[in-house]
Amino acid sequence: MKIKVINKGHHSLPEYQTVASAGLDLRAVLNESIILNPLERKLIPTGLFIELPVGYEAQVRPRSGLAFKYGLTVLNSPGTIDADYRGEVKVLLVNLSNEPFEIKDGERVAQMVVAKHEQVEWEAVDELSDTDRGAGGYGSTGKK
Ligand SMILES: O=c1ccn([C@H]2C[C@H](O)[C@@H](COP(=O)(O)OP(=O)(O)OP(=O)(O)O)O2)c(=O)[nH]1
Ligand SMILES: [Mg+2]
Repeated sequence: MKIKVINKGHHSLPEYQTVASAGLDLRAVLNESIILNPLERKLIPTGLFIELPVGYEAQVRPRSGLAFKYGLTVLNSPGTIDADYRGEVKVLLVNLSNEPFEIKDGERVAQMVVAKHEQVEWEAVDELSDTDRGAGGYGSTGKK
């Protein structure tokens, strides 16, 4: 898969941290640290530009450790990187804790999962097929 990296001095290609990891960790590429105050959101540059094959997407997801320890998450999770996007991959972080959080250059702020996806063609109809569930949702099957 093609990838262009700017600010190469900062870090290498995104990596899987273990042999069977689904996510590639994304690092912040910053000239100076960013402070995220409580409830503040900021777009964090990664220095990465990717060229996904048609039929693939990349999902930008939070890291659970940052979410659990610091309330830091990806606001639009999962962020969607389209196969025809040629801009920089950015991470929309939000701080849901009561404390300011400092993001330093090179820190792993999120992870990216590359996945195959379908594109559908619609067939417009007046009636859909019957199912047991029907229109039930939002807890219709009960709690336990
Ligand atoms: O977390 C994200 C989400 C999106 N993008 C880039 C890649 C994606 O292909 C493009 C558009 O994203 P999306 O479709 O989610 O945003 P939109 O608000 O619908 O913008 P657009 O009108 O450009 O599609 O922005 C990122 O870099 N990071
Ligand atoms: Mg869009």
